[in-house]
Amino acid sequence: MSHSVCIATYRCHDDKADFNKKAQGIAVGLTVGSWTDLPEARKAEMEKHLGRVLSVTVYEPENAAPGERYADLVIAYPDVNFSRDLPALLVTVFGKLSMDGRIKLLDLDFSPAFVSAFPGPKFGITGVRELLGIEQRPLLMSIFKSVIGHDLPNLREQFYRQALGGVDLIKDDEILFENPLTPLEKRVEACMEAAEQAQAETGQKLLYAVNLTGSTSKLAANAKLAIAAGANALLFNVLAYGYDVLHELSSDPEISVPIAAHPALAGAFYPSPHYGIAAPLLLGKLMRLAGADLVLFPSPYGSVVMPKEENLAVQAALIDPALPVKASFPVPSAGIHPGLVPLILRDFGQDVVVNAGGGIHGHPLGTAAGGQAFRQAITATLSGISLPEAASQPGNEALQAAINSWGYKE
Ligand SMILES: CSCCC(=O)C(=O)COP(=O)(O)O
Repeated sequence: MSHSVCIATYRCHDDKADFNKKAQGIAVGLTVGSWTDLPEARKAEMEKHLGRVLSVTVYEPENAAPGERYADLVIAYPDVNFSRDLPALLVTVFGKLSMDGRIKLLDLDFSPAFVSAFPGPKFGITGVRELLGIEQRPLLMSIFKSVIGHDLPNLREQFYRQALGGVDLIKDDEILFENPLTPLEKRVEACMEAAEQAQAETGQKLLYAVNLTGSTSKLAANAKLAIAAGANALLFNVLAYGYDVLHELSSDPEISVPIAAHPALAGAFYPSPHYGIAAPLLLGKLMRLAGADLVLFPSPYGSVVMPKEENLAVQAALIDPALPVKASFPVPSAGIHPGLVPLILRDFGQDVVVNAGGGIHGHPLGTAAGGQAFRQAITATLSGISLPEAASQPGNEALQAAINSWGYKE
């Protein structure tokens, strides 16, 4: 094919459809509108805009039960049809189509020309590691819990307790918005003060991802206010605002801190086999292209479960060397406790952020012990020691208490 194109892969479920015809209809309908009726001279002019069906693979088991028949359709869209931004690409390939029957967008392959418009994550895995001064081990992030209705001294104390546990990052709860009790700049000041106090005791650096909220037109200004107040990371609810907003923020040279993407709303897009956008694209490739340095997603182990195969595909998209931007840190989350650390490290390796809220604050010996239990579990797993064996060693009482509470899996 001579023109530069982006390629979309769809899964289409239909008990009776002629999938080749369906694919042809999409390729033409989402590009030039109609083709066979065009006069030859017009066809020559429009050819460079025409979508092309690259393949149609039909899955039609014998005696297929109703609902089982589907096909994967691969269609190329000429770059000349859309501007180099994600809203234009997404509306082209899955705008109206997302509402047209049982069809799910599985993947997008971007042309080099399209990708060249995206600097990607400013920090990525290597940059976040450099900021923290941690070369190899998995990172540990703690989530503020119970934040609404709390004042600054209370939040500061919660922060301090989390930091004392030896966590590398602390993130706001995604439901903490601008409010009179803990306004953005004051919150950052209070928490960074607590971070310094804890660092004096633990010797450990720490990133605080403060939730960047407000109307879209004020986000960049709010981010800069937070940074001026001392924020060294941001949390962002990407899907509520759109990928392009993340792209704008991450490519702003004055927003010089890592951005952690929260997956809030993702469940409205990926879980159905029939509709929406597949998780590896939604939470992997698109988040990374738009510039997320860290991406949270539901793990296969905890309370909000995403199947393991899908989870590992999200991770693969976040680190795939074929995409010429920095790799984003995978952050499998939700319902994580210290007893799950061996599974997380086995499945994700060392370039992972172990992330917990309830698994830290709910520790029977308190929040600081929650962080310590995770660190002890990480150290043990990296040394090839089982959690029960590590927990029985002197100094690892926090891990022992965590295992007594939540159990462990290996
Ligand atoms: C569904 S991924 C986002 C995880 C998250 O933000 C969170 O608050 C998880 O908290 P938990 O107490 O389950 O660790």
